[in-house]
Amino acid sequence: MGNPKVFIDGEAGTTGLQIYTRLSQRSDIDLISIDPAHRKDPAERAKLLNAADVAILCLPDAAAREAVSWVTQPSVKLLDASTAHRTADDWVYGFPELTADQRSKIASASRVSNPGCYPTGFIACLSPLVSAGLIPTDFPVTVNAISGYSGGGNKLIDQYESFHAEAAGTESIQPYSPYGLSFGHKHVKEMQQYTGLSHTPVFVPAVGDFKQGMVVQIPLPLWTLDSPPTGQKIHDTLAQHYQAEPFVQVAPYSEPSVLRDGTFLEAKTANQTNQVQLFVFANDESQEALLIARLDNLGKGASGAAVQNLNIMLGLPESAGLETA
Ligand SMILES: NC(=O)C1=CN([C@@H]2O[C@H](COP(=O)(O)OP(=O)(O)OC[C@H]3O[C@@H](n4cnc5c(N)ncnc54)[C@H](OP(=O)(O)O)[C@@H]3O)[C@@H](O)[C@H]2O)C=CC1
Ligand SMILES: CC(=O)N[C@@H](CCC(=O)OP(=O)(O)O)C(=O)O
Repeated sequence: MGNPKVFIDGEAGTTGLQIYTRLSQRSDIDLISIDPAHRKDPAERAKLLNAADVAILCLPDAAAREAVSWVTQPSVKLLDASTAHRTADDWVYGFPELTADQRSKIASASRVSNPGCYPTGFIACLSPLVSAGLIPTDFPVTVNAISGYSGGGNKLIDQYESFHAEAAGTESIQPYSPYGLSFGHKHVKEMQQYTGLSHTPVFVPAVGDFKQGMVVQIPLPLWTLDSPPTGQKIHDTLAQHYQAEPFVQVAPYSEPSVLRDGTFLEAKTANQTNQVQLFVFANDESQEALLIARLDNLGKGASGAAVQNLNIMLGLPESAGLETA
């Protein structure tokens, strides 16, 4: 038996290209590539989708749905990086660290959805705490986050790069811009579903004037609870849950040395890795806490997670092609 064949539909996009780069260096996978002149040709894409062992969809949602409808070969497994199937019942959510049996569900699935970048940080922080009963399911959760502009794909990258060209030598670049201000961002359903919350969180994303990197912050007003957990308890619950996980790190509790100058939590420190780094800061006297996840939106937030899921789906070593910390 030869190597498994993998086709990336959307190979020229931001996520597709990063997956391609990671996989092209591997000798245990054969990549099937589309002729760039035909990259949007339905017949050519359908042919390659059905010729793969696993096809990875790195497309806008509508194009991903269409691609799925073209797969007629039952042996083809699909891994979708878009939002299209993340909350669908007949797809398995590709966050292996979610629960003890999620990895084996991914391994045996023929349809796997790759998590969103912001939801990866959010779910990593909150899901174990809700499962352990430390945060009640009806807690009114808010989440503030900032992403590098590559989170918006090629269009936002081009937009920021033209801002940079126009603004050269002036002060006119906007460093921090909240968006999604009409609510109902495409990620909130996914955030709710995989944490078990009874309501969607209030999600305030922002884009920053840096290409890559992401920080997801969840403030917890613990004084609203009858028996608030201590910061240490929150930390230890997360540390225990992720103890054996190579791609989720829980930083030491309220540790200033993880901050620049003991003060600033930087957004880009996890870049070029498949790591999501979790931080717990708390004050037991005032009964408030802050959970923070830091990740590379294009790493564990997209292409790194896709390679990790692909490895699991193909029965290859999970860390193949990925650096562990
Ligand atoms: N960027 C990020 O941080 C993350 C992105 N994702 C998800 O990954 C998916 C891809 O996003 P991203 O890589 O950022 O976006 P990009 O816009 O950078 O890439 C999308 C690619 O798909 C191509 N494409 C669009 N429509 C079709 C079509 N009908 N047939 C074939 N190719 C098509 C685009 O070509 P063209 O540009 O010519 O239209 C482009 O090359 C999205 O669903 C996004 O939600 C997931 C996690 C994080
Ligand atoms: C900065 C920016 O625009 N970010 C995108 C999120 C990235 C993305 O496309 O979402 P997935 O991670 O689910 O694929 C947004 O808010 O729509």
